[in-house]
Amino acid sequence: MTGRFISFEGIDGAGKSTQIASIAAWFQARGDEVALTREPGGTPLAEDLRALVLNRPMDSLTELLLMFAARRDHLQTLILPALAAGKTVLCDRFTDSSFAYQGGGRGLPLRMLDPLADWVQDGTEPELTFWFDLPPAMAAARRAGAREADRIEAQQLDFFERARGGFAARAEKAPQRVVRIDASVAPDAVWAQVQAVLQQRYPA
Ligand SMILES: Nc1ncnc2c1ncn2[C@@H]1O[C@H](COP(=O)(O)OP(=O)(O)O)[C@@H](O)[C@H]1O
Ligand SMILES: Cc1cn([C@H]2C[C@H](O)[C@@H](COP(=O)(O)OP(=O)(O)O)O2)c(=O)[nH]c1=O
Repeated sequence: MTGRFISFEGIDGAGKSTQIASIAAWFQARGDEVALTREPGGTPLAEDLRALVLNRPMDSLTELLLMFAARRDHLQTLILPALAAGKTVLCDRFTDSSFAYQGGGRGLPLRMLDPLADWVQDGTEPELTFWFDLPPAMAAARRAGAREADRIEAQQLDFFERARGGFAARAEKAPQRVVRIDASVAPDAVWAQVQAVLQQRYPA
C-alpha cells in the first residue's frame, strides 16, 4: 500500500506551521496514519545538517548541497518507508523551497538545481503541495512578533521577493500539484481555503 505525500511551502512567516496542525488533524479524523515531518530535518542526520545549514556561514552552493543531502537522508530513512507503510506524509517544506531559496533567493541556476532534484528524489514527488503566499513585508511583520531570526530568516525583503518569485515559477510549472493559498488573511480564512482544497481532492 502506498500512502500520500503532501508538502507545504511559502516564505518564512507565511503561517505554514499554524495550518499544518489543523491539516494533520483533518487527515487523522479520516482515519489516516499521519507522519508529520519537516525539511531541512526530519531524521537525526538531517536535523544535524539543519543545525549547520541554518547557523553556520557558508557559500550558496554548499547550502544547496547540504539541503539536498538532508533531503536524501530524509527520503531514504523516513519518507519512503512511511509511504510504503501507507501513511499520509505531511512535510513542512520540500524541494520547492530549494528552488525558491537557493534558486530564487541566492540566484543559483536551474542547471544546478534540476539535476540534483532528479538524483535525490529519483521520481518521488509530493502529490499535492500547498503554497502559502503573501507579500514578504507582511511575513516579516509576523516573524518579528514571533521569533529570533536564523541565518536565512535574517535576509532582507528583496531575498524573500525573489524566493516568492521562485515559488510562483514552481507553481506555474506544476499547476496540478501546487495549489496557491492566499496566506495574507486571518488564520481561519486561510484554513477555509485549505479545507476546501482537502475536501475537493480527498472526498469522504
Ligand atoms: N493567517 C495569519 N494571520 C496573522 N498571523 C498569523 C497567521 N498565521 C500565522 N500567524 C502568526 O505569524 C507567525 C508565523 O507563523 P508560522 O505558522 O510560524 O509561519 P511559518 O511556519 O510559515 O514560518 C506566528 O506568530 C503565527 O502565530
Ligand atoms: C527545505 C529548505 C529550507 N530552506 C530554508 C527556509 C527556511 O528559512 C529554513 C527553515 O525552514 P522552516 O523549518 O520553515 O523554518 P522555521 O521553523 O523557522 O519556520 O530553511 C531553504 O533555504 N532551502 C530548502 O531546501
